[in-house]
Amino acid sequence: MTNDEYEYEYAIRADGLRRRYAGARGGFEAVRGIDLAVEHGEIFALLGTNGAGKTSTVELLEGLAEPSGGTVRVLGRDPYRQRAEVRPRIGVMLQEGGFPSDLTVAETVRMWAGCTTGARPVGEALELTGLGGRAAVRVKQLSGGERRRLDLALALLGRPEVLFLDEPTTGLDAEGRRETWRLVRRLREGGTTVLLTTHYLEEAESLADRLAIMHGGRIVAAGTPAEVTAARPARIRFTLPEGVPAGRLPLSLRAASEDGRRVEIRTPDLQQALGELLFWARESAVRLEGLDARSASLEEAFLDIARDATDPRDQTTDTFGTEKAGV
Ligand SMILES: Nc1ncnc2c1ncn2[C@@H]1O[C@H](COP(=O)(O)OP(=O)(O)OP(=O)(O)O)[C@@H](O)[C@H]1O
Repeated sequence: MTNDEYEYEYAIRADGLRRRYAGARGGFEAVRGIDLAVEHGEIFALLGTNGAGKTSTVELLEGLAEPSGGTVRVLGRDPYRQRAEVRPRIGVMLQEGGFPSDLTVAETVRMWAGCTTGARPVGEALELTGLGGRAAVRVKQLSGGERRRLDLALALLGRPEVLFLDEPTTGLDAEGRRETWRLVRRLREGGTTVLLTTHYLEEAESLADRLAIMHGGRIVAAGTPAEVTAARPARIRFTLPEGVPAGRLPLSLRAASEDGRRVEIRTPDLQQALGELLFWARESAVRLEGLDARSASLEEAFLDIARDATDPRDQTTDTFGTEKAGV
């Protein structure tokens, strides 16, 4: 098996990827050694705190910028150096698509179709993105959400094998967001690989087969949504009756935090801890008010990461990236 064949096993593959922006004192390294392997036909979400380096990474994967270190392969090719081969096979939806706003929606799509090999019919692209009824409207008159959908229509015009979506649902209302999710799932069913960045954890949880959370230019957690949350402790909350101090709880359940009578227990084994708690409560004839037990959500996992996070600009910008993010 040659290197290219090996890398073509994955739709997208990055190894030790780095991106440094030029500037004073050696510039700023926004991407600090990222490894990614996205399978064909998978929806992969890149999450992160603001300034984590998502867009900087996606631009490298799209071939819009040259890495300062490491390698990228998209469909087995280098998207920067072999751009002519890769570009016709990928679709790119940037955070802000810039196109002439005096044209109508249909004219805009037609213009792009003219520069795209094997483009979908204009009507099909508009129907797919729910813009069928807006074909004759000038782009400048579209709402922010409709512009996002137009960006998406342009990105999928060439029936891409790999689709890059940078915050595809920012500015959409709840229904618009769900429509976009349905469309992305349909594209996956048709075999398209989708890599998206998002600020909406619900979006990643509901859409992504796998995801990676970035912070400070590194991937600090990765896996299926279930795997990423499984590594986080579950939480039990309740209020003890007056006159029952938290110190009376069994040793294994001593509260992680306690605020008067309100108690929060964090545990890696929710079933066991909850069983012990309920057994103790029955034996001690204690009523647990407002009892609430839940597994960690992706949102909690993310917030934990953000909480532990320090400002990446405060960290050393060493090229070797030896410092560890706090996760
Ligand atoms: N052209 C540039 N020159 C210098 N620094 C840059 C440049 N573009 C981005 N950065 C810095 O690189 C870091 C990562 O930015 P990037 O836009 O990739 O993050 P992001 O995760 O996409 O953020 P957001 O969620 O806010 O869009 C930030 O600290 C940003 O200020």
